[in-house]
Amino acid sequence: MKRAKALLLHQTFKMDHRHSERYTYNPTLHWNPRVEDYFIKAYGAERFSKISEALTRPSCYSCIRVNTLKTTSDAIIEKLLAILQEARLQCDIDELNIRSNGSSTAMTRDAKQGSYFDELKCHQVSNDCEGDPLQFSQREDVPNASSQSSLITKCQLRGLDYVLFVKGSGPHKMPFGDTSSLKEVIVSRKCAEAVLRGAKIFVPGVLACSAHVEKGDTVAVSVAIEQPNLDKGWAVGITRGTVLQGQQTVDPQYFERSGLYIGQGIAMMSRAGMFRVSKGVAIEMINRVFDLPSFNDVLEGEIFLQNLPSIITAHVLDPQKGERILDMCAAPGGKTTAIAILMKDEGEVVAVDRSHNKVLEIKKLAKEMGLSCISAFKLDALKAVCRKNGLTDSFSQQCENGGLGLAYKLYDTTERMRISVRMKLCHLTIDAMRSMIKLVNKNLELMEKQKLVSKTNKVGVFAANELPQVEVDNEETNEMLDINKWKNTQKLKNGPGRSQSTGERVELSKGFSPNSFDRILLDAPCSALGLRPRLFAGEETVESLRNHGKYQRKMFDQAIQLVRPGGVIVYSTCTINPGENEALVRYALDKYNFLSLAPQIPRIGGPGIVGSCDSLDGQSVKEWLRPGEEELVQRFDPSSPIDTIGFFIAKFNVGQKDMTVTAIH
Ligand SMILES: C[S@@+](CC[C@H](N)C(=O)[O-])C[C@H]1O[C@@H](n2cnc3c(N)ncnc32)[C@H](O)[C@@H]1O
Repeated sequence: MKRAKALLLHQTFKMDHRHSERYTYNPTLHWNPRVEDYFIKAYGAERFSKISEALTRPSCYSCIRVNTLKTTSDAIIEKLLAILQEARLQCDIDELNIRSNGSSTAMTRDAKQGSYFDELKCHQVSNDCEGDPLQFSQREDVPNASSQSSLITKCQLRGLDYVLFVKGSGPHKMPFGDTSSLKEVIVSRKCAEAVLRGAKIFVPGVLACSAHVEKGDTVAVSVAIEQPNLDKGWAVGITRGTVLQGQQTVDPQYFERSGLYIGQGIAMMSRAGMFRVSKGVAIEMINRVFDLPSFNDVLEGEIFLQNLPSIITAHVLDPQKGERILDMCAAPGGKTTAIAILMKDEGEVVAVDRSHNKVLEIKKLAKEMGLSCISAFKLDALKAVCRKNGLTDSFSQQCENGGLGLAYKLYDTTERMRISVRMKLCHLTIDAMRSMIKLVNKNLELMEKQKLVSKTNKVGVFAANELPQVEVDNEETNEMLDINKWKNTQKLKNGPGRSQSTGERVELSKGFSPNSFDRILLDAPCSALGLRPRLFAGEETVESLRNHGKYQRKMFDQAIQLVRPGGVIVYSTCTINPGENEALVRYALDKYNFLSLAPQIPRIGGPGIVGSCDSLDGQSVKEWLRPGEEELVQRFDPSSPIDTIGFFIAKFNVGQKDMTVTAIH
């Protein structure tokens, strides 16, 4: 009898416990089992478990880079505080409106205690966040922050006072009240990751909703995450439009969303509306498990939301006024613009990316920030080295203004003009120009003789701003020869060119001459396993991780050719995978004996990983760093008190290139 009573008590306790755990945010990050084993070997089980846990949370602060060419940190702090005050007032008005529209379930302000706006009211930060992003400012080499307790603080690292931290708070308990009549929505993982960073819930992000949800109803918001599947893959076991039944006995998704509640919001439309319309805000969040102010689309051109390690990367590159810098994987342009600002917009920052639309984003950002030293091009960084002579070298290597130009046309055998070339050549003396023209004309005659073309017109030399207008026979040629830039600078008589229309084109680059850059940033595409918050990591396999490594090494080989002797290469990734970080450093140092690791300033990340592991294909041993090298790289551990994304930075000094490279397999 006693035993039965004890068992009953125990079970009641377990159920209560489970019930209180149910409406929390306590996700477990799922990994591919082989990848998980590999990381446990690299980090040790305890450290990897902390990293894994940290990845599921957002940083407890937002980091803002101020465009010091346009404004000051103090001016921005004032503007941001005003914006936050206004948002708070708006929040109060919205709440009143919702209440007066008759929603009995709308949140009261009391229930929102501990929220971001309440902190703003007293201008004090919440202590909820476990990490202290400013802890590194307590170091001896850094002056102490004087205003650590205010909502927005300047970074105290020397030279980085243009970086502002806006503190958030969390994790907060959700005041769901009586959960027996709880109305709920489930959102997709991607949507939830954005919501945890401060976004709203838009219609496409909603997967499921309780029956009878009407506009103005308060709903609990949880997330659907991929689960292991029968065929050993991963799948989200929920189809869009599902009606949530709510009760344990009849709701198939009941257990799946346990511990995955990200907040509480107000429905901006009925359940029917959420699955009928294709866009718009579905849920306005009123209580978030993590409260981070979202400054998207505010103070455009004056500020840029950027992770601290990315800002540090631009500093580590240490670009100097007047230098020629290449950003090899540049979109959306966060680091490109940081570099240009450090150079006071003097010099040349060449930003390339393989994606056309992303290059447009770089151009837009550079324009918004008022930076004219940036030129952006579409280019596959794996083919970034152009070995041909200056004639085929891309326009990207020519500066915008002044200089001389040359023009010629080639016609095919049907006398249709195939190619028209107009080039602006800078930094050439008249004599150098004459010899170049001689050479081109000789080649054109040769091509005519060999009947490769039916006729050519002779090359002419013009002052760059007087180059003749040339009709271009088709868009392909137009793109091939990168002449959109000319169209922009020299208005066509026949009306606006494509670059003025909505379908804007970007310039293609055919690559750059060897040794033509002072410094190169290779912010490589990677597995991104350091990005936060992340709710699922099972998509990366050992094979995909291995492929990232191969891709990065090929890009690095291009960077080596493009940087001048005496120059600098900075390599960075946003992944925790040593196979894409320390292994790349080992490859670089072993293959190119003229490279050396350079000290980094500032250095707030931790040391790199020394040692080796079985390679991901299990057939060899992959070496990482050797003793002594670990302090020369920076590794940002997401579980460290600095509370950043997972990130890695290595800086290489480039010596005299003797080009005797060691074969690395
Ligand atoms: C890590 S993101 C770069 C972020 C950027 N540096 C910033 O700070 O804003 C990597 C970029 O590499 C680009 N990329 C991937 N493969 C590429 C290639 N072969 N050539 C050029 N860009 C590439 C992607 O389009 C993506 O924009």
